[in-house]
Amino acid sequence: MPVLHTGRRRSNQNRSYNGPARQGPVRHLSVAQLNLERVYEQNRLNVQKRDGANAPEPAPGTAAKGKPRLLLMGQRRSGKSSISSVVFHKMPPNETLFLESTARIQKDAMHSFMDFQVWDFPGQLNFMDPSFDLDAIFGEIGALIWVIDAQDEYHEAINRLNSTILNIYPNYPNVNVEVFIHKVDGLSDDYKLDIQRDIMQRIQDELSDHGVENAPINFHLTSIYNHSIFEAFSKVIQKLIPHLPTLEALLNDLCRACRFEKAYLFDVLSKIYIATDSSPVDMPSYEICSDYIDVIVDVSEIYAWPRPPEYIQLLEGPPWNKKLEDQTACNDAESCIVLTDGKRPIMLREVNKYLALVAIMCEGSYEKMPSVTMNVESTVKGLTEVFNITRQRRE
Ligand SMILES: Nc1nc2c(ncn2[C@@H]2O[C@H](COP(=O)(O)OP(=O)(O)OP(=O)(O)O)[C@@H](O)[C@H]2O)c(=O)[nH]1
Repeated sequence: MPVLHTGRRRSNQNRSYNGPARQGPVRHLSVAQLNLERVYEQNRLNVQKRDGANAPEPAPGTAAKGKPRLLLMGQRRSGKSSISSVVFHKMPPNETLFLESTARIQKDAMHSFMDFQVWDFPGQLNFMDPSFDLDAIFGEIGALIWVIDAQDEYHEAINRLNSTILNIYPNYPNVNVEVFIHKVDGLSDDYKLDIQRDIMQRIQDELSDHGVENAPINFHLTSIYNHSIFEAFSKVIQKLIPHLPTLEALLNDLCRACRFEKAYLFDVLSKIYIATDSSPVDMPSYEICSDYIDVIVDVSEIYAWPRPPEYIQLLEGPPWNKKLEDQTACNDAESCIVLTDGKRPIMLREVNKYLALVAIMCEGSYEKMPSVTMNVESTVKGLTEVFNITRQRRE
């Protein structure tokens, strides 16, 4: 069960461990494709320099030409480092209380089903200062995530966000701006929505006063103390996946064939879902699927420990006389349990060393397990093919 090992969580005993280093490239291109993309990108940048507003869209999956970059920006103590630590380094949320203020830009390279970078900017940094090379910061950006502390006075944060957008928009009109209205834990639902409405209004008013209409800005209510931060990151990351529609179509077909209520394709380590079927995402189903991954990771830590060679020899010896791989029906992690409420089984199937398919089945699906297993197998095969097609051939 290789994937489940990579999902190992950081514990109080072992604070430094964060799972084995993830390796492997993400997007794999032929030389011809790479050259075509380069030519396209050069042309695009030339047009962008001459006439920013009419520049063509970046090629699909542009972000993949280098490593897409997620920039975390916002005021001091708004929660940027906490977000990055909780989502990508499995830090327990209450330990973020002890994080020190970031003094310089923190660049984190993430190796997963897709390689990307997370840049955490110190709140006090004014990157509009002429000494900063804006092209180096925003040139290969996947998304600009602006974190606003909802429990604090946020007018200054909005002013800075507006001036950032106004400064970068003429040269980089395709930058996705994602506003995380953060630390909403402890706020009432009505108050959260009021704050969101107020922030959206202020940003849109200011931008349209300066002639910027329909800037691509998305808003998310987030907190590190619940799943909302993972949900928000899922939406941000999904915009960077070039073959997302194909993944969604495969999950839709699976849900239709097996009458699943909801299916998610999860990145096991971060618990970000990189694709789901087209039925609406509801928080409880996401939470239960994501918690189920934790359960399987814990179980596999207990049982899937590396056995000593003598023990393996014993298992492969008489009366079986077979290699261990040939004795098991499936080498990938697979699991299915029935939840007491509603009797809806939930299933997990490993896709590759980074990804797992988790689905909530409908009541009574247990009787149809053979056909469910067959459909899940075909879907996993399809997903693997999609990733293989976009995978760079390792020479
Ligand atoms: N209640 C609550 N507190 C949070 C949340 N996220 C972060 N915090 C707290 O906010 C404080 C500041 O968090 P940091 O992550 O250091 O903030 P930062 O934006 O990186 O700050 P600088 O490095 O100074 O730019 C910490 O005490 C965190 O525990 C959240 O979702 N809810």
